[in-house]
Amino acid sequence: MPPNVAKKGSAGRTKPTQAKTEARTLKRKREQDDLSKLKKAIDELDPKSPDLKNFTDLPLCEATASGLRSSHFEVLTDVQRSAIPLALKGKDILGAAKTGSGKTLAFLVPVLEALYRAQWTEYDGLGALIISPTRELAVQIFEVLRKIGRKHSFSAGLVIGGKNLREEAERLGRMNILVCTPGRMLQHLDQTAGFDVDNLQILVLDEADRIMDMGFQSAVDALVEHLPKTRQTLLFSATQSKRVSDLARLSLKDPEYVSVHEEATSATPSNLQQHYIVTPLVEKLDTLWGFLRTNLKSKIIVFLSSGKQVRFVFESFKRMQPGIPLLHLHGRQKQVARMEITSRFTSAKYACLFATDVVARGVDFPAVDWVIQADCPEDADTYIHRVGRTARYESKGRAVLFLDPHEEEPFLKRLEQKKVPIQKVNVKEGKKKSITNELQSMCFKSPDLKYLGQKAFISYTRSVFLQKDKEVFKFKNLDLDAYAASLGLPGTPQVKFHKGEDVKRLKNASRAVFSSGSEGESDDEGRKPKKPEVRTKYDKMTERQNQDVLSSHYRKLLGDEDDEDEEDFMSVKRVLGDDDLDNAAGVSTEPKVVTLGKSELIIDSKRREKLLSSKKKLSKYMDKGTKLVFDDDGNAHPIYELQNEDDFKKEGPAEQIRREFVEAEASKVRDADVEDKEHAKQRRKEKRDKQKAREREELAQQMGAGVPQLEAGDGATAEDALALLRSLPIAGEGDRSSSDEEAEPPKKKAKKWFQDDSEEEERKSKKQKKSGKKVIEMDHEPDNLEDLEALAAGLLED
Ligand SMILES: Nc1ncnc2c1ncn2[C@@H]1O[C@H](COP(=O)(O)OP(=O)(O)OP(=O)(O)O)[C@@H](O)[C@H]1O
Repeated sequence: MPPNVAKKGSAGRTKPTQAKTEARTLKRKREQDDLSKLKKAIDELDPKSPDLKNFTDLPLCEATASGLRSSHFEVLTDVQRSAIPLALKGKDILGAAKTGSGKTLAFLVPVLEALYRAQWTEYDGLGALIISPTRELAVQIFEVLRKIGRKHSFSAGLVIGGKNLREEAERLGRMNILVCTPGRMLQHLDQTAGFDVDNLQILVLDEADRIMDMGFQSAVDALVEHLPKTRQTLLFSATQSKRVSDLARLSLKDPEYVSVHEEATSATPSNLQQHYIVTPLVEKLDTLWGFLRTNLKSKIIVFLSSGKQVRFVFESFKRMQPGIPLLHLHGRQKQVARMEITSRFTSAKYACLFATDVVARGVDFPAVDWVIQADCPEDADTYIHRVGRTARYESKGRAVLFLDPHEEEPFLKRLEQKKVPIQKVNVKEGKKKSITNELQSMCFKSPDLKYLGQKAFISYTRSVFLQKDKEVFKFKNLDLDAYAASLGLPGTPQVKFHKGEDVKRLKNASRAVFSSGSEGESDDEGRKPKKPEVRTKYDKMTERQNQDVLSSHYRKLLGDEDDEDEEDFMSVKRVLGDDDLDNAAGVSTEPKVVTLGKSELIIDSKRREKLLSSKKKLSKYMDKGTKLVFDDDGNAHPIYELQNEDDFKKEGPAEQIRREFVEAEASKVRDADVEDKEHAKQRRKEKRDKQKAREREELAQQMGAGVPQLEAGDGATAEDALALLRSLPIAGEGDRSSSDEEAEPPKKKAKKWFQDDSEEEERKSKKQKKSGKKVIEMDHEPDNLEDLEALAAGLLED
């Protein structure tokens, strides 16, 4: 018997149990010893020690160390060397380090270690919360966490929206670590029953300056309200601020400020080459096109100021086939599409991604060669984050900023203040090419593209207007006509400012709050302005899309893009209506709601109010009833009811019933057919007889008493008489024509009247007009309804 197989029987059962218990006790003791040693090592750790070079120099548990090893992370980066030891010692941290310098591990390693040291289990609930401003970044952090935390037994989840809230909620209770976006997390904290965060040990804010700024302010403040005060807090960003107000909002305790590159001469990675090109707004797309055409074997990100810009440039360039795969990404796309595009760009060797600032921060696309900022960023911090998508960790990268001549001087000043080294370059004359004609012809041929161009125009002008930095962004300097023409638009979309308070509010507010095209759109769950439940006429008008040109096809083409309009303060003029004037004049537009059956009718205009006085018109909005039949007992039934299956079977085989039914119906049709034919024959005969009788009568009148009466039934003679009659002008000119007829042989006269005598015709028509009568050519009396209708129609004709 092999030594490790226990004997059967009671002794056999106790022996392995005892052995197992002993082994478990031993294991637990070993773990406790390790834990004590680890805690001791952390207590003794000198966070400033120059000996800390590799991850192995840090007091980490075996699970984390092994996860790092298998992910090939060995040497500590500057920020990791400075921040991890302090974080292991339980300090609150404000970490600032250049883009691509490894901040993600600088907070993930302490998160895993904190929970490990607290011996966190699934029953302890949520231990760590990591907040990211964008879904893309949250997904990326989660992926890194999965990699380095694979040897731990903690459960981790991603809460970023785009999924069913209830499904997400069910799993939340079981999670130890959550990576989330602020809006969605707040939604759960507010709405998910039994989701407990009282035990939270550690809170992390990645891109903390962004999360603490206006766009997320209310969500973050409300979120922090739910969290326990006694916790460790780590804040990281490439552009960290030490704002006291922020620290107070997060209740940081004596935070350590870790700023490893503070003394550096530049705020951007040293392996990044930065250039700018002065290109007037109207030549921007030409310059961009020229750039793409000369860099086909590259991986490029092009940043634009709004989702509308992204869509227009992507769609128009795609049609022009530059020779490099094109992708586009913005916050209004559905989550699945965003993930798909992100992963395609990640794995692409050569591609150009047109994007909003939704991927400006934190996203770690591998091997990006170029970052092009086609639209000037809102500030120097955004510039730094955007260019940080290239030259990550130890790789090289290049960045080009497009500036309008008006933006050049003030924006360079901003960059200089932030220690950004940048050099001017010019586009080679030989590489310059105008694509305006192509754009014009494409917009002409495709209303969808033209519509996107109009939206892009409005969103760009609007973003310039809303920018806080008025020295850089001067709305007055925009040559709107030339800009519209450069997009290929046939005319300049008329833009209109909203009246009154709204304009002031928009002017004074941060761009992030109102812009959907910029970073603000990245996490829309919590901050999306709620649609009013009762939509007024004004709401509908401003929501209305350009119905002439935006086909459903385009919406399908964009696939999954939620094309809700933003809170436009400028818009195409035609979408604004009379109600604006009413609003301006202080007229209340509060709509009335009338209930009609199950539906509701909103009375928001005079036209609609009129509806209430017409039952017939209102019936259009009423529910259509269901037609019922009543049986002998007075019970109501629908017209068509399925027969009980048993009853149906009793009637015999289905096929036989079908055949009998078809035969019976066919025989009915045959009988009806014979009847119909007989009836039609009879009618024709009656008609003919009537006609003959009438002709005889007329002939008799014309011929007078000396003319022999044509005998009814004498076909040949009757035919001759008819031929004569038909050749006469049957115009009811009364006496005049009949007197003329007497002078000339009837046939000749008829010919002349039709063919030659135009004067006569004219005179006749004048007379008709005068008398208001019209001559209708009829070869017989109307003897049925159809003929009467034809006659009536003829009389009514001009
Ligand atoms: N110690 C390390 N050794 C090797 N590679 C590392 C190390 N730390 C991080 N990296 C790699 O460096 C890249 C950048 O890291 P990370 O995304 O954490 O940068 P970041 O500082 O957060 O940048 P950003 O400011 O843009 O968010 C990643 O691809 C990551 O895998």
